Amino acid sequence: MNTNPNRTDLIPVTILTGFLGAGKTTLLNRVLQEQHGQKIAVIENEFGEVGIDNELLVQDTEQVVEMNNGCICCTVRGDLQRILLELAGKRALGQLQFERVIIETTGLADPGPVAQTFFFDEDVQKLYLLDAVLTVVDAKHGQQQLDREETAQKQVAFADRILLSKTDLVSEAERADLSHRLVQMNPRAQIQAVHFGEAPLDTILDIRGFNLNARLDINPDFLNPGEAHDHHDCHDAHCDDPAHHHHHEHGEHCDHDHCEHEHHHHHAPHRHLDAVQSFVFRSERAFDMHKLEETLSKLLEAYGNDLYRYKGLLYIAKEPRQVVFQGVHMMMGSNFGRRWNDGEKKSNLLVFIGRQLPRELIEQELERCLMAPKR
Ligand SMILES: Nc1nc2c(ncn2[C@@H]2O[C@H](COP(=O)(O)OP(=O)(O)OP(=O)(O)O)[C@@H](O)[C@H]2O)c(=O)[nH]1
Repeated sequence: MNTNPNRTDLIPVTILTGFLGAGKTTLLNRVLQEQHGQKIAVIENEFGEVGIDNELLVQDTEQVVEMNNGCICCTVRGDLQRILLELAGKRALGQLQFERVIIETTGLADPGPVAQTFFFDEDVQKLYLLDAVLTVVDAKHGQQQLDREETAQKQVAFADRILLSKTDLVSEAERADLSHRLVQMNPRAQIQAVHFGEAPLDTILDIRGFNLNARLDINPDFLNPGEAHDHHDCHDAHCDDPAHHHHHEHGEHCDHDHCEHEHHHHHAPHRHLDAVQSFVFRSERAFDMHKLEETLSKLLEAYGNDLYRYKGLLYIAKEPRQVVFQGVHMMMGSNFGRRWNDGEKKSNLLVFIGRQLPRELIEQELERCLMAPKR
């Protein structure tokens, strides 16, 4: 096993994780746009889950896009190990240039299986070094996510560094409370605030923080391939493989005296991931903007708590531009996208991810906001 962090010929890899809507993409976009002189290959890891982004972007094939600062972004569906080997192969042939890799996992992903890839596959080990797992935690919604979602807990437990987003939306006291909880859950990881993804590169790259021993404390099955390998599809809301659900990391580090209080205070009883569902709403009829706004705010009021993430590309009546909207719980925002092209088939695509959402009701409510069909 290659765990020697001093090997310099290996390509460093950073895993960027964090619950739905935490701010991973915001951070990555900054990294990809900044002129930092480093060539970074980003792998957007969709791994066949209920990905919001792949629904929205509807990509059938893998894409490699080059940014103006030389970074490349590669959206993949499927096997991480294969992609890593392909990228390294192209790099060796001089077809692609990059010095490091960042993997962005989707919000419902347990980072464990992604990290495991760097220890199971001999070919991957010869080429890559896992630098660190970075976990973005939403200062506004983090407490609630940690109360309710084991995946959010795992993401924190796995972190080598925790990046606290959206601190602008909370009070100093709320922020301190959350930080305190995070330290209890994972005393190893340093916590650092990132405002809209602003993080100096040297605080997120080359941390050399991934320490196998710490990982083994968290999860003794980490190195047992039979048990825990190949879970790339297990973010699936309906996954019922018990192997994916049996760890309760948040208690692992709690040998602190004051810890009982913490747990009593914050940790609601566990509920399993199988209640997380997603659905897509599509229509080729335009929305009436006014009705839609009213309906969405009503729906958010009623179900915002259970709505973890929603995004949409909207076709609005009498509006020549696309409208992109997205939100996390009750915080929604929208902006104009590109103009619809002449002759382009206009349509609406909305994706909702949440817990026990009243899908039919939401669909009916949205239907009511559509313009009457053209005759
Ligand atoms: N107020 C505030 N909003 C933020 C901050 N960082 C990100 N956001 C907003 O949070 C929302 C979600 O951010 P994303 O970067 O898309 O989150 P993500 O983790 O990539 O989300 P998914 O992968 O789609 O689940 C967006 O509307 C961002 O503009 C921040 O520091 N402050």
